[in-house]
Amino acid sequence: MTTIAVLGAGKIGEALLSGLLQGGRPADELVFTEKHPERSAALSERYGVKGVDVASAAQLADVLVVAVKPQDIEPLLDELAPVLRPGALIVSLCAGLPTSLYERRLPEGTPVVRVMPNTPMLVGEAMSAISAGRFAGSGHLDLVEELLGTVGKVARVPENQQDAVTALSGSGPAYFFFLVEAMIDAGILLGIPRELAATLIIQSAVGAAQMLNQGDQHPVILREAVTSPAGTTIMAIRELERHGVRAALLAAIEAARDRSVELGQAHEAE
Ligand SMILES: NC(=O)C1=CN([C@@H]2O[C@H](COP(=O)(O)OP(=O)(O)OC[C@H]3O[C@@H](n4cnc5c(N)ncnc54)[C@H](OP(=O)(O)O)[C@@H]3O)[C@@H](O)[C@H]2O)C=CC1
Ligand SMILES: O=C(O)[C@@H]1CCC=N1
Repeated sequence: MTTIAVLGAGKIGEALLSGLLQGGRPADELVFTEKHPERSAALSERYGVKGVDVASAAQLADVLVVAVKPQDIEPLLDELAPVLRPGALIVSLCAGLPTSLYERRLPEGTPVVRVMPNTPMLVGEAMSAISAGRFAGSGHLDLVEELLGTVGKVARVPENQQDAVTALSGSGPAYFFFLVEAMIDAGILLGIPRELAATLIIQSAVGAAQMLNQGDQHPVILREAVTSPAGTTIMAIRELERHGVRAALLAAIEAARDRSVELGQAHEAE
């Protein structure tokens, strides 16, 4: 039995708890820590999982999943360092934070695996990228891969790619939600009732995602199949290109990557 503690049960911490439970992990193998007693009580009631303090989590758990905002990491590490059990595995979900930060601040030899997941974990469709720190071996990576494999897909990446991964798949769902939101607004502009516009667009997104997921045809081929000569789609594509949507995406994802690097650098001197 591997006990897992989620430190910081916010959006992604809750998604992980919920996903692991849906994936069949028993509630008594999970605990979480949360700053606010009301939220802690609500989560315990919703999931049947115990809320504990950091010292108890460190005593109980074999795997401690850090899911606080990168800006909140320092006080958590101060609290964790004196109570961490030798051999406990740290799994960091925090954007930007390198494994070396944990290795510097926690007892010598603490194994750390850095992970960039995303919120579709809530529906068992996460994309998680994992990287081993200095003291994490292949057994630790196997354990994390198995754990996250119950809530979606897992890829092993070198740690120096994690900032780019964060910009692509960590933040990625937000770009799709943004696009869907804008397309529903376009429906409103064209006089379609909001509920119908939402159904039309969301089902188009689901269908397109399933076609992409089959993986046998490149996105360009799939788009070309929708784009008839002198038809409607090419008129829209011309407008997307004229407004620089492709360039905007490249710049946006590069900015997200830069922010991830910056979040890590904020802790370099500490
Ligand atoms: N949201 C996402 O899509 C993704 C997020 N991540 C990463 O996951 C981490 C969490 O993000 P997200 O879930 O969005 O953020 P949230 O703010 O929703 O969750 C963090 C939670 O941790 C609590 N917290 C802060 N400090 C402590 C502490 N010392 N002990 C216990 N709980 C604490 C916060 O309480 P309070 O609000 O009171 O401060 C909050 O409830 C971040 O590092 C982010 O980079 C990674 C991939 C995707
Ligand atoms: O916006 C953020 O910083 C976090 C990391 C990836 C997704 N959400």
